[in-house]
Amino acid sequence: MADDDTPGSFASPACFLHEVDPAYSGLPGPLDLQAWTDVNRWRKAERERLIAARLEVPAETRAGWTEAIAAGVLAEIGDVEGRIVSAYWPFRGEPDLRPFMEEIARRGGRTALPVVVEKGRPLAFHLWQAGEALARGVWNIPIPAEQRPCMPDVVIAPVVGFDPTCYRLGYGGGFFDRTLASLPARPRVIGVGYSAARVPTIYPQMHDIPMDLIVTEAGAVRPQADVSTVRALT
Ligand SMILES: Nc1nc2c(c(=O)[nH]1)N(C=O)[C@@H](CNc1ccc(C(=O)N[C@@H](CCC(=O)O)C(=O)O)cc1)CN2
Ligand SMILES: Nc1ncnc2c1ncn2[C@@H]1O[C@H](COP(=O)(O)OP(=O)(O)OP(=O)(O)O)[C@@H](O)[C@H]1O
Repeated sequence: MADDDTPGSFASPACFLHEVDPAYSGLPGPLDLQAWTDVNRWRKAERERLIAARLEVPAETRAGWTEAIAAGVLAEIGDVEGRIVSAYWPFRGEPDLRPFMEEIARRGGRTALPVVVEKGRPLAFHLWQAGEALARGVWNIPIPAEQRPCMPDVVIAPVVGFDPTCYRLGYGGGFFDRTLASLPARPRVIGVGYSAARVPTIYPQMHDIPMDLIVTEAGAVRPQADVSTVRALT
């Protein structure tokens, strides 16, 4: 076959993905890839900074903030009779909401803990209340010993960082984003953290799902209306 007979491209390429807008395919394109690498690097450094900063705050100070956070969340969720609220087993200086879980049970609600089933997979939620047995899960995170899967009405997600549009920075496993994307019905999702965890933006990506609100010791943060929306309304 002569050289000039060689087609420049195939009439029917095996894969059209290179012609599709990267945003449509859900995959990062070449330009996005660089941006995503930069965002990941920034997120990693920011996580370390924010976790170190909160661990430097004396435990008693954090405990005081936590009481305010628990009261704020209780006020937000209102009547919990017959509802399931998922919280978490605290680590790395997160607000300790275990007393809050007891309060939910006193008010007639049920409580649950998130369970890492496997890295890269959505979380499961299992019923658990104070006094019940725990087992060691992935990364040694305590999980309910007895498996009682449930679908929470309210999910409390601890934040490492958050921004004014209620996007959450976590520990980098992508667990809450994956979980919220996979649930058949979206629960109410409340981020909790200290106000010092606020950053101007977490550089939200396609996979990031914002919280419905974030409760800190200084009050609740709701997603601010986009500036263009405000302009359109005025
Ligand atoms: N208290 C609490 N429980 C929780 C969460 C949480 O944020 N807080 N989670 C919310 O999602 C899930 C656990 N998420 C986690 C995500 C990453 C790591 C972690 O240690 N990551 C390693 C890196 C691991 C890797 O790269 O493979 C690290 O940070 O060093 C731990 C927990 C479920 N339980
Ligand atoms: N719905 C999803 N499907 C596939 N991958 C996802 C999804 N959500 C997140 N990820 C991936 O998970 C990784 C970590 O995401 P991200 O930086 O948002 O974690 P995080 O929210 O801080 O972590 P966590 O929720 O575990 O505390 C990213 O590589 C991201 O692409």
